[in-house]
Amino acid sequence: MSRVTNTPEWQKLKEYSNKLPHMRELFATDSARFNKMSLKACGLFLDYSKNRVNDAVLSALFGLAQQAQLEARIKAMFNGEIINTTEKRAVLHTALRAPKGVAVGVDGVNVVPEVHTTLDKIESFVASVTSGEWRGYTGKAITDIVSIGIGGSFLGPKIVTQALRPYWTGKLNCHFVANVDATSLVEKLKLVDPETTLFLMSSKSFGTQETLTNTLSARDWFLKSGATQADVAKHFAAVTSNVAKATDFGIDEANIFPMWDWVGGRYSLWSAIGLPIALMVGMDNYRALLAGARSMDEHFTSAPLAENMPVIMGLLSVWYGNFFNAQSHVVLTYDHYLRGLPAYFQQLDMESNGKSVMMDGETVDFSTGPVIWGGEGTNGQHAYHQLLHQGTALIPADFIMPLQSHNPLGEHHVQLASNCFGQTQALMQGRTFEEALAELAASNLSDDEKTLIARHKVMEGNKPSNTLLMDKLTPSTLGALIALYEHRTFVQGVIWDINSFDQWGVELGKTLGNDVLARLTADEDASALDSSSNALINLFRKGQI
Ligand SMILES: O=P(O)(O)OC[C@H]1O[C@](O)(CO)[C@@H](O)[C@@H]1O
Repeated sequence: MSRVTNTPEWQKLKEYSNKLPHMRELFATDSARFNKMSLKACGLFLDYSKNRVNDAVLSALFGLAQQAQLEARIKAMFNGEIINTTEKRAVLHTALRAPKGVAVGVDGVNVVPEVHTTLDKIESFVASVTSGEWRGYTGKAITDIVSIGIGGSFLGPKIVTQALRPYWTGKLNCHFVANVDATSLVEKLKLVDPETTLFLMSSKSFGTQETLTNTLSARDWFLKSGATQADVAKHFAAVTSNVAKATDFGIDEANIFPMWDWVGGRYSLWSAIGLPIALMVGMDNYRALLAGARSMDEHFTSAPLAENMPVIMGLLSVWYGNFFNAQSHVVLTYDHYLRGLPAYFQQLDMESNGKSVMMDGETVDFSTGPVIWGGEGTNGQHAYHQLLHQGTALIPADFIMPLQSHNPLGEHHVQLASNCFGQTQALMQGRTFEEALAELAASNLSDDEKTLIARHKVMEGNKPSNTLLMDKLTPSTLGALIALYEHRTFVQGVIWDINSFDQWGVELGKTLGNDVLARLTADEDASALDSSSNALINLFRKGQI
């Protein structure tokens, strides 16, 4: 057994997991359950009472956190210690939202001043572009931004820009290009005018194949439209930690925004990677987003474990993954503006905790990151909720909903809320055979038919869910919500003693992809590869099956 599983707390939790009463009983025997298992922080409200926990389980979970020295690990991260040990880097996306007066050191250098210098540079860039002061090569103001990036250099800006649609200033249109599939770029270029378009190339490494290829093609398109190489500086800007490569590419150094190696890609929307957000919602709202995340940072670093929202959510995920073998976790956003959030949390969590080796290189003897998936409610109720209710898999769910809509219209919001709350109730209480039979009593089915149908209508229930509410979806509550999930992800990584901040698993695919590319472009013989890869390459060469 590993040092993670070979602890009294772990063994205690294993014992508890087999003895817990059904949640129906837990609610029936404790009228104060909701009050005890709900809390408010940073404009968010968390109801975690519909979980398979009681006081003893929660206490053992907090014991697990103490055993893992969670509080010390939180301090180490916020203080800029080298916790990403395989890349020898600090992990300081939290420094990106630190106020000016706060000092955070990396290798003895306070990084906060440079963070704010960059924020000021972003602010003047946003003002220049949105005011019309920034002119294209034919003297026209910019109307469209095309953001080119992938992974953390794409999903954060895209999802947050989408979520904050009510806050768009209306000055610009924004388009996102990520996939190397030319369709992704070509379809966007059909929508824009080269004379009034600004391309924003976002790549921390300035070495990601998809982003480089898309940017080169965008530049070709721009030059073919009649512009010259000298005009590139007026229509291309970059966000990168590799300034030399960006200037070699032809981007004016004045239009290059820095990134730092202590910011992981999937944690980077708070850096200049978030430029598309600021361009669309304005700098005040972008700063409010940062401030919301900062409030969650302060909560995370100061609240006692038992009143700490990211800690509670992270521990509950460990509880289901490691003691009930839950292989996935679903995020259900009951708000159309938040429809992209599950995909963002998927990248955040799965690229962080999809690991199988602990910090010291020992292979884990327990499950780590679950599959994160989800979508918007109520749509999911007509797609996959059937499996959540009556499938064989245990899939813990997070329901996220603002109490007030940006678009109050008739009965819409009250119906959305009743669906959201009704789903969490149904998942928890289920439907017994007796209840199902009683529902069929008045039907004209035979007794045997009633018994059979009742069997099919039984729902086990006892399916756990968290409900996260906010008054309204604003830059501040969105910032707090995203930071909550960042820290929830970190909590799990600490319990499992894994490195949540590297991503070696994505390197092999890139390397082999480049090898296949070389064979395809050089028409090289691929027979040395496995028969499948060899045959697929040959089929691609033929262009037909
Ligand atoms: O910003 P870059 O360096 O182009 O990398 C893009 C993405 O690729 C990854 O390195 C691997 O998916 C992500 O972590 C990152 O967000």
